[in-house]
Amino acid sequence: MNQSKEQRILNFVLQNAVRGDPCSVLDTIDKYCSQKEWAMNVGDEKGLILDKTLEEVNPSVALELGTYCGYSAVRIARLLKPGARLLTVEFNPEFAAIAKQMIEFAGVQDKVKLLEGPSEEIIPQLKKKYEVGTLDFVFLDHWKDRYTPDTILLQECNLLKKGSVLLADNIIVPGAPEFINYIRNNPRFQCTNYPSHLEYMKVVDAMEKAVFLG
Ligand SMILES: Nc1ncnc2c1ncn2[C@@H]1O[C@H](/C=C/CNC(=O)c2cc([N+](=O)[O-])cc(O)c2O)[C@@H](O)[C@H]1O
Ligand SMILES: [Mg+2]
Repeated sequence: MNQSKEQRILNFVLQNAVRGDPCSVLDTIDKYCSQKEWAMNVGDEKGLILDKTLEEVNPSVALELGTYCGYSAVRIARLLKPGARLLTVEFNPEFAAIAKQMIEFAGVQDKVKLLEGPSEEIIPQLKKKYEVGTLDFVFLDHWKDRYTPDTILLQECNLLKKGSVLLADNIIVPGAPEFINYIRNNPRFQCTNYPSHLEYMKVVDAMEKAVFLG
């Protein structure tokens, strides 16, 4: 049975990147996905916006929704201060298995906890089962129609505090219109838009930052 694209990406990393070096893992994925097979990693251009936001927030506890192959989990984890942790949620078992290997190869496994299951089930478990108090940073990059319900769920579960930062990928492509409508019209969030381009393409995309005002 032939391999999946995600398995091919992982194999290319295992054969070409430097074990324990997160930057080489990111560069290798970007090389493969720009030259061989496109894949929905946040990529190097929007990745810089993610980096800058993380450096601003310097989170102790970060959450990612939609691990996929683990590119942004590695990208986030490489910037976390000692003792800080990333919880990343993925409900596709094949992608979760690939991401786990990607995270371990990059050497960031001590900072990352991969939670397998749907975000709508995992989010309500974060406080009790995963000992989360509140979240300093949330990266939304899963199905775009889940951005709004999961943002509401995060508030209902008291996981956001004054200053918590949400960063959402793909505001233009594939687009998250109902999320933009929700978050920009919600007085409890201060929003900033960051124009960019779709990963590995000349297509316009954007990220949206939303700071929870408490
Ligand atoms: N509720 C949930 N709980 C847990 N995991 C979940 C989930 N919903 C989706 N996922 C996982 O998150 C990833 C989906 C990403 C959707 N991105 C996209 O569809 C996407 C598409 C393009 N594009 O088409 O150009 C570009 C991009 O940057 C994109 O992120 C997949 O790994 C999927 O299994
Ligand atoms: Mg995305």
